[in-house]
Amino acid sequence: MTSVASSPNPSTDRPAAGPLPKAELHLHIEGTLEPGLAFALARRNGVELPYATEDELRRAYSFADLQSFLDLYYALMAVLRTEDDFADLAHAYLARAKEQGVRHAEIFFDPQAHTARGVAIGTVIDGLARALDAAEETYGISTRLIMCFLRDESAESALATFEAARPYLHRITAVGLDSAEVGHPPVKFREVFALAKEAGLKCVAHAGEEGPPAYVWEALDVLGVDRIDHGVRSMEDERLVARLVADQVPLTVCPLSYLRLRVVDDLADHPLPAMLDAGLLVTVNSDDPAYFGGYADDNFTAVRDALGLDGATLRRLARNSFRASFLDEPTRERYLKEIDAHEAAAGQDGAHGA
Ligand code: HPA
Ligand SMILES: [Zn+2]
Repeated sequence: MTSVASSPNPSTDRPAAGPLPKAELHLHIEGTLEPGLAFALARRNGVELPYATEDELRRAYSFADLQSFLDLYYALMAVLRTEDDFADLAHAYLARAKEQGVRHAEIFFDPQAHTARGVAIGTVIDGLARALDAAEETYGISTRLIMCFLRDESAESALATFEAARPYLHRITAVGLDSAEVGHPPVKFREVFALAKEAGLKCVAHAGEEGPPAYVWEALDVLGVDRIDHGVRSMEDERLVARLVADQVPLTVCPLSYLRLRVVDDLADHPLPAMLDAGLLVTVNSDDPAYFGGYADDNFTAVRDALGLDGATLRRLARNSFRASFLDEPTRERYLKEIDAHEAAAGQDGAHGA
């Protein structure tokens, strides 16, 4: 991928602009485990995978719904055992993210999915932090960590996880809520989110992915979240849309995830344009890119092609990503200026990607 002003664009004789600078705000680090790395880590750790080859594993990436994806997502985590494994996983993601124009990444991890297998929470956080500490210098990407609680586990388990993470809270910017949504409303986690707030952390939650708009209301009013992850089903509730617009609550939408989890059969049916028209602060993200067929810029390209979004709309989505981030104001402004520079370098509406 070219960088700004690095090589001429034959169609315009202007410098090629490369992918739009963007922030990735909805990215599960465990969902970046590519088959090649899964097999390499399995060999390194003596873990037997129930697939003979990378191709055979890739063929298993055909999902009917969220649960069928989660089953494979948790099973493959068996290869993640040591601090080095978590560092290698994060390095692999950051290298790909750089190629996709990601300038800032707020990264989810699922500690309970590892502690349940006997991997200490410190192993997970120290491994990830080692890669993230090098991210700015090695990849030019600023990062934050978001610790998610698995909502299909108990409230007590979330509380125990938060207490186990206390020595590492200086590494963590926010807490989140993920995994199987339906039947596990946000209110179940009222207590642990209150503790996180007391400790000065930001709060986000998956809501309105498969669950109803009522879960989005609860995430806002009971948990007091700063962002909603997915939130697409909010569109079923006019009053909720009005609230999200009035408060400019960011929604981290993941188009390829929606397609691969069969919420829509065709990306052309994705409600992203209606969400933008409604005035929602929408961002585009990759969720679990190794499983859903694309990283950050792949998602931008997919919605551009399927929904006919023009360059101005893509830049609006990229600007939203920085506005919705937990960055400090000067850094946010610096990144927003990079989008202005990208627009000037692209020099034409619709120029996007390499
Ligand atoms: O898309 C998701 N939804 C809920 N939980 C998850 N955990 C990883 N990815 C997801
Ligand atoms: Zn997610």
